[in-house]
Amino acid sequence: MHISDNSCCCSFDECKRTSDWLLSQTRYRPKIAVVCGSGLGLLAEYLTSKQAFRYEDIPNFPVCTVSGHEGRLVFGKLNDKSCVFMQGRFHLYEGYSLCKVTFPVRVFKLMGVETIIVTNASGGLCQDFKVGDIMIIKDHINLPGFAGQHPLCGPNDERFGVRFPTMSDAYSEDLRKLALDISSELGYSSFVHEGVYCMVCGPNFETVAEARLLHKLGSDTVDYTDWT
Ligand SMILES: O=P(O)(O)O[C@@H]1C[C@H](O)[C@@H](CO)O1
Ligand code: HPA
Repeated sequence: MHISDNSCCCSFDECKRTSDWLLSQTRYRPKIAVVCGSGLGLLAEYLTSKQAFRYEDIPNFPVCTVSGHEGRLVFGKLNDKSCVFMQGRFHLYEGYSLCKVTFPVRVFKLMGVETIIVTNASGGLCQDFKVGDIMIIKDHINLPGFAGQHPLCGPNDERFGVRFPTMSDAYSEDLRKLALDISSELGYSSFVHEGVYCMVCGPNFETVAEARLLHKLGSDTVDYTDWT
């Protein structure tokens, strides 16, 4: 079968249009992006000299439909480093295609971002975790990906990356170590862990049997997101 439909909403040209628009509107050239999960938008308040854009004002950008996701892209400085924060993300269960869900990540790449920090409010599966604990993701299980729901399905544009990306080191070992070292210095080790994150589609929370299964498969947390 020859797939000729290349009209994906996150084609290189579409992403470039959004990236060029943002670069024309801000003097910031961030190398670091932070995606704020549910209820975590306040993280962006740590930025100084902020410049914010509402998602609905950014060409091609999806809009947030879930509470706890404000829907703003905030540029600014953190310890003198230019950063961009997403105050709100997009989920498959909102009805967005995975192409749209991951659209901001492609835009960030075209803007020059090199490091992305994703945060989310996920469900704990590991018996040792307590509500409110923090888990640093060391690896993930992309469950919908096993069933063909994968953001990299479709024609591959090498300008974004290779057709068959390696995933054995998806989460930077250096950054994970840094996060754990700083947690230890701050005396936070009792509630900061490392673990495996499992993506599911949502929007229902898992049944008890599903949660048990995901834990047996090796997941420590479960959530509906971290495609972004
Ligand atoms: O965006 P995140 O992953 O933080 O949001 C999670 C998933 C659902 O949107 C919501 C459910 O509580 O939190
Ligand atoms: N399951 C999936 N996603 C979630 C959960 C959960 O228990 N809690 C927050 N996001």
